[in-house]
Amino acid sequence: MSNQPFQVYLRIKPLLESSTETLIEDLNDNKIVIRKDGKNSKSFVFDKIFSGVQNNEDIFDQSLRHNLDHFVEGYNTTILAYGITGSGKTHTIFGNEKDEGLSFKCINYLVNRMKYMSPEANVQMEMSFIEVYNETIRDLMSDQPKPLMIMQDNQKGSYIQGLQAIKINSINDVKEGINIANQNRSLAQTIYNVYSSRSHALIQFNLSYCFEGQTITPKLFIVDLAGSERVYQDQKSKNQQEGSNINRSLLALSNCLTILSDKSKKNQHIPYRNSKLTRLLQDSLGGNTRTIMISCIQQNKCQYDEILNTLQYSSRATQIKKQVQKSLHQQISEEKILILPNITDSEMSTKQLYLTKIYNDIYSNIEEYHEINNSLIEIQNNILQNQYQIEEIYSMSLQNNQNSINDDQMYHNLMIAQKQNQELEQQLQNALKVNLKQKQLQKSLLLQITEEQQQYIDYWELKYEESQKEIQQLKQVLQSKNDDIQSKDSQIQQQQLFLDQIKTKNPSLYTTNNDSDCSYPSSFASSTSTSQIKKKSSLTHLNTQNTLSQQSQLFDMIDRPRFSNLSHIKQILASRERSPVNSIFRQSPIRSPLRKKPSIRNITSISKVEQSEISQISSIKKSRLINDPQITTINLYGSQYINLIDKENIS
Ligand SMILES: Nc1ncnc2c1ncn2[C@@H]1O[C@H](COP(=O)(O)OP(=O)(O)OP(=O)(O)O)[C@@H](O)[C@H]1O
Repeated sequence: MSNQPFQVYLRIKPLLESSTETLIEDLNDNKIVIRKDGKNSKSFVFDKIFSGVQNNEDIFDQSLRHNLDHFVEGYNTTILAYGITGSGKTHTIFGNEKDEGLSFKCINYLVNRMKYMSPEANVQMEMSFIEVYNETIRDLMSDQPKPLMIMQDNQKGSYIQGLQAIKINSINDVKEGINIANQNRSLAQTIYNVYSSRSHALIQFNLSYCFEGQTITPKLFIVDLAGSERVYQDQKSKNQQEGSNINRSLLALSNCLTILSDKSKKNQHIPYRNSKLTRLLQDSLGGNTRTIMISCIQQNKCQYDEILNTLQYSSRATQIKKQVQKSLHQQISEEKILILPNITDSEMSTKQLYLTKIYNDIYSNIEEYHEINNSLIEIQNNILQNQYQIEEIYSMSLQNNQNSINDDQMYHNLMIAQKQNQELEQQLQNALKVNLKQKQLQKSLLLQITEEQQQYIDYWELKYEESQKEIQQLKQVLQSKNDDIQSKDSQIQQQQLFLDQIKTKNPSLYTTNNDSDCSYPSSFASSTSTSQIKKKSSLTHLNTQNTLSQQSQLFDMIDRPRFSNLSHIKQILASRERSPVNSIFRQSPIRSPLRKKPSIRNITSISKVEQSEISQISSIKKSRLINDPQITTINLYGSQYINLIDKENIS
């Protein structure tokens, strides 16, 4: 027992003549193998296969009963009988005196279920019966079967305008309704020369009840389809396929089934609107409906090709996958409410969905518009035909002027034809009104979409402006940084120049010409902080007896970024060998330039040469240097080293 939303069952008609040969090679509960002489065996799998021995009761029990329980819970349900002429579709749906058909069994079951529902549920069930023939929908419950149109409504969804429905309280109401429909069907057949194998019969049951504050409104369609062999015939002859309306519906149905069942065509448009039948069954095939397809086949070898076609189509339908939800009355209105908040990135996907929905709405409206136009042409043709009929009757009545009985009959026919003409004209007027409404709706939808797109454009324009501003600001920052770099470069050049000048004037103050530290005065060498550099350089300059203005100028220059950037100095000197002196005195890892010239910086030379220099330092500096210098010496590798440590900077 399958519980899938799309179930396909196979019913095999028993061989009624014992002389005929069966094409079934193998058969079990859900697999059938058929074979024709000279051809390979072909096997097909279905949800369940009913062989010739099982009757309608068995089929109802095993394929429909559980689905009807779902229907009562609120799921739209459609039962389709599919197959070639004479395969047993009508027998399955309507049955006979000995074997009651599935439609009666379903209603019987539902009516019994209704009895057990509480009065508060306010259960109501209605039944309609329509026929689709040659792309015309006729209401078989009406005394005067006339063409009807499918309309679209925001609240109701798609519906058949002017379709009559009878209330059902008992199974007798159903039997009576179906009798009326069958009588009207046979009347229509005589008038329009329809054969059952070329028309589709659809019974629609609308159930409605209240449950937990919600109105549940599921629909049940029971469909006896026209003989499917027409499809294959039409497919064989392309001219016929395009031009003929004999069974455009079935061709459209098989096209829809093909797309729905093909995973690779998942996003492809499904042409439900290509026929009245597929439009009516749109929800049953791909939409929010549980669908039970009962494919009927004969088993005569002589019908191999047609049976094979039915099996292929039906087994393809087993591939249809869909999800269904309960049919609540509020669902339609909820779907319509789509608010447009301000656009943000995270909401883009919602926007895309909304746009897709609008496009789909427009698409379906355009299709509907064409459909209404086709209906208009159809009605106009009917009016014309009636006009001819009236003229014909009138000319005949003139010819048979003498015959009063004929006259009366002719007059009567004339009146009927005129009345029909008037009704058709009325329908034409209505259709024109609907057409106009559709046009207006399309226009408003197009305006809506333009508005939506404008919002997107505005949003991105705003974003663009903001980005432009940001770029501008960044450019300005970049420019100022470049200017800064340029000014610092020029300062460095000036410093370099100035230091070169000093170096040229006082070469003795610099440790060595080969050392890359030559640009620094010797007393800088073991200092790492800017202030140390500053102070020691001042000492050096005092030693060279420069003027005070020159000293201050030098202070200014040395205080410039090149020297203030400690990491820059470290970077230049990092690769150098770590001075043992510095290691010991825990100073910066700068190799002391003194090492290169131990003779200049040994303790003896300090006492002799530098002592006199120190004596020339201004009184403040002097006191600081004399009273509070820390002069430390160390003997390493046979040389005396001196290191001047300024306490202020060490702390
Ligand atoms: N399972 C069955 N057991 C016995 N008789 C059957 C069975 N199926 C069909 N028949 C008989 O076969 C004949 C043709 O069946 P039916 O009218 O149901 O075919 P159909 O597919 O509806 O054809 P059409 O498309 O012309 O309406 C009928 O006389 C019917 O009683």
